[in-house]
Amino acid sequence: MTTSKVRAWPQIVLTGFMGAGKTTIGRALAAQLEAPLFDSDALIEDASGTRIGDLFGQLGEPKFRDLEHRCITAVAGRPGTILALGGGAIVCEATRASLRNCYIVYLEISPATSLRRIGDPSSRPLANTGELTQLLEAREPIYRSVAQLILPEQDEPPEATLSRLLAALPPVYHPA
Ligand SMILES: Nc1ncnc2c1ncn2[C@@H]1O[C@H](COP(=O)(O)OP(=O)(O)OP(=O)(O)O)[C@@H](O)[C@H]1O
Ligand SMILES: O=C(O)C1=C[C@@H](O)[C@@H](O)[C@H](O)C1
Ligand SMILES: [Mg+2]
Repeated sequence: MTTSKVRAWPQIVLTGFMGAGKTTIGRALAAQLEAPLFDSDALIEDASGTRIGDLFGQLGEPKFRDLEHRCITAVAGRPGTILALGGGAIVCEATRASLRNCYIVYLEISPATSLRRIGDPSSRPLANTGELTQLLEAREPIYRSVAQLILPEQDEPPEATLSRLLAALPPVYHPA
């Protein structure tokens, strides 16, 4: 007889600034927990048929946030899954409300590391403004206020960050 895995744990949501590693760590975590991954930027690109870098400019931020909210709400709260957010998704109050039953992890990152990791800023429109530090300072209290778990930045490869995250997750996320 085969037994199917019961996926009762609350959805893990990764939030944090651009380049914090939400997508990278989300993929690795999904592989480790053998769980489906949603990435809100990818969902938006699929829904619109347009790259984020172009879409942001075409729509402007308010309309982009509306679309982002709809894409996130469609998958928010699904037990046993992982959701990597876009860096600014959490600034939208309605999006925060959609995530109220999730386990939210804030991946911290400094402005300097963010800039270094982003590399080509054309894919992240807001990285072009030259006001990265102010933007991060403005968002920091929001990231912090929604998070059940805050993972401080360390100079390490993604595999090491994944290990720290796995060790810090509550027992419900640990395989029996
Ligand atoms: N410890 C680490 N954790 C995560 N990513 C790391 C780490 N060290 C280096 N990186 C690199 O930093 C980059 C993180 O980019 P990633 O797209 O995952 O960020 P993001 O948080 O999803 O950004 P965005 O908000 O734009 O979606 C990747 O190129 C990854 O290889
Ligand atoms: O920090 C932000 O506001 C953004 C981050 C990216 O993930 C994308 O969602 C988009 O470039 C906006
Ligand atoms: Mg990402």
